[in-house]
Amino acid sequence: MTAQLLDGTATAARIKAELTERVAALAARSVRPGLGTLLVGDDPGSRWYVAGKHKDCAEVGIASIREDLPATATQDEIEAAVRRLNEDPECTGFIVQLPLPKGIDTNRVLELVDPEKDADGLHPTNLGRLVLRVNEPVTSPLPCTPRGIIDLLLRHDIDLRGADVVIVGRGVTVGRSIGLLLTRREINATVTLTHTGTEDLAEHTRNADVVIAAAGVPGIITADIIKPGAVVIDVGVSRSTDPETGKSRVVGDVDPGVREVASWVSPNPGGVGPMTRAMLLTNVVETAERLLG
Ligand SMILES: Nc1nc2c(c(=O)[nH]1)N[C@@H](CN(C=O)c1ccc(C(=O)N[C@@H](CCC(=O)O)C(=O)O)cc1)CN2
Repeated sequence: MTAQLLDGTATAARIKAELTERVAALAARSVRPGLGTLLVGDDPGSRWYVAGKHKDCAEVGIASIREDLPATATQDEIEAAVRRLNEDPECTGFIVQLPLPKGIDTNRVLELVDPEKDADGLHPTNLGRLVLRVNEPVTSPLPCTPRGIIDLLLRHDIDLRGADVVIVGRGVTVGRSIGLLLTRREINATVTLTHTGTEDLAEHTRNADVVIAAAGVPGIITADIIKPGAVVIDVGVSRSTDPETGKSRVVGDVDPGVREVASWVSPNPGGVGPMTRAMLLTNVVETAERLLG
């Protein structure tokens, strides 16, 4: 068996086309969504991600607001920038690019974000709403990577109802938060969250219909621990140098051999990353739509 690919780049392009129409409909009612970014420091990766977010905004017609601070910015200066974005009427949603420099209390910064403007969907209030509202529709921003993974699966007609899903990695942006979405009543998956304290990872993954790998350990998911026909999502982002070109490249958690046993695999790059970006835009557009009631 050779797995089919869950093409995040093509799916994200379709979502952006849909969002362009929604942004035009908002413009007709005199509302323009605006994404704010707060970038602290000069890490090349973070600069590149933020530049990508603004490029995406320009593509769909969302306004861009930037707060760029030097790596020497203090906790107070960063918190003041969050307050400016909270108060800026042009900014309908914003993100704080992570990670923040060492010595900064990240949780204190994130908790200052107005939950109604939380474009990443990771504010404690918004995660709390997901915990509390299992049966009712959730109208607050959802975490982008989990939402992107589920959208990628549903848009490829992969039925998650009743599926046994094993998540590898307990980080907040993916591992801990995706279970909150997968166990909602309209999806009804059964979720197992594994982590570095799990004694026998293979025992869990071998029985899973869907494996979501977000451990950040290159190649941790190998073909011998995957059930034939399973769906495998690769969220891991590690970097290595390509021996041929000498350039830095992304290496995922999923070993290439998995494609010989799985039914569907998300490539990495080109799978979950572009979907995360598309869901950020979706959160910003939805927040602006909510402003209209
Ligand atoms: N506030 C946030 N900070 C960070 C997040 C986040 O969601 N919110 N996630 C990551 C970085 N990130 C977005 O900020 C991000 C990472 C990767 C991609 C992506 O599309 N990657 C490409 C590959 C790119 C490459 O080759 O280097 C892909 O998967 O195809 C998008 C967004 C940490 N910080």
